[in-house]
Amino acid sequence: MTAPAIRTDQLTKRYGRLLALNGLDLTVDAGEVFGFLGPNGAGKSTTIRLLLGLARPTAGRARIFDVDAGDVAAAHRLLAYVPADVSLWPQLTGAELLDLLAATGPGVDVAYRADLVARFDVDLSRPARTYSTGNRQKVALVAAFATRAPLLVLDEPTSGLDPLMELQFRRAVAEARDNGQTVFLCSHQLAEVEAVCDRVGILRAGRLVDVATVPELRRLHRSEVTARFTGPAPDLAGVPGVDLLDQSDGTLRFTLAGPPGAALRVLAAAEVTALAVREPSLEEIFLDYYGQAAR
Ligand SMILES: Nc1ncnc2c1ncn2[C@@H]1O[C@H](COP(=O)(O)OP(=O)(O)OP(=O)(O)O)[C@@H](O)[C@H]1O
Repeated sequence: MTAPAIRTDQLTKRYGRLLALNGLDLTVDAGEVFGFLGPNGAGKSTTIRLLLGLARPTAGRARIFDVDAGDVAAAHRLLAYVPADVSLWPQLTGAELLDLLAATGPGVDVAYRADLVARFDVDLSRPARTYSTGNRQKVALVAAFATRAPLLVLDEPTSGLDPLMELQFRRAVAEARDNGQTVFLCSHQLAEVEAVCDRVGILRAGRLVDVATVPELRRLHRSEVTARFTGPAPDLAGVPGVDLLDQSDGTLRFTLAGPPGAALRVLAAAEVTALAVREPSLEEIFLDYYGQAAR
């Protein structure tokens, strides 16, 4: 069996009195696209720094395909990384940068890289000092996706990209997955995570609060139900999991958490003419978690 792309055991990082990461147990399987989410200060960057060997754990350990993350020379042969804030050598042109990054990384597919340069519309002739934030990000993305590194670690990689480039990003992630590469994606762009990730992990205050597929997360959270009816309104007061949003002439809107049986029995007893159930978006699920954090 292939080793997991990432495995952390009780990974912990303290900064003085602050517990930035608290006993993280996380497994990312080889070949999956994993979204790593959480509000500001949750510990995402700290986790990435530990995975990259840029910081040492206070306790616990992190492994990249069974290589200790602290063994930087070995681990970095297995991964490519795109930071949230891309810095490039200002005097080098795009073409020189891609060659330099290719020489330091785990090997590059040059034909695929040329394809990515065209798709991400990178002007290779200009020096990096003239690049905008989005252009710097595009160079770093092209360099990472063009590698055959089994693991791609992407920290907020699309914050500076316009919607067309965002689509190119999603396509490149899908191609990486088709190639058998693993993608660890840290992002606040929840629609992006929803579109590309197989599973997501949610971090809050240094602790992992959930790991699930997006459909699983949806099932655990509130759906919004709209029922149209004739005759007397169905009486949902006191039905477990139901929160009434509003009720007007012939229409009832409520949210539903947990098993729907009890609510459906009440609706079945009324003259319901139409029923629509909307599952929550990842964004709504998140606001639920963030809301709980604030309470
Ligand atoms: N070098 C450091 N020294 C002291 N505290 C730190 C250091 N780095 C991070 N922290 C603290 O650790 C906690 C976790 O920070 P981290 O940067 O990992 O969060 P994050 O989830 O990446 O947040 P964001 O979404 O804002 O990037 C925060 O409270 C932060 O202030």
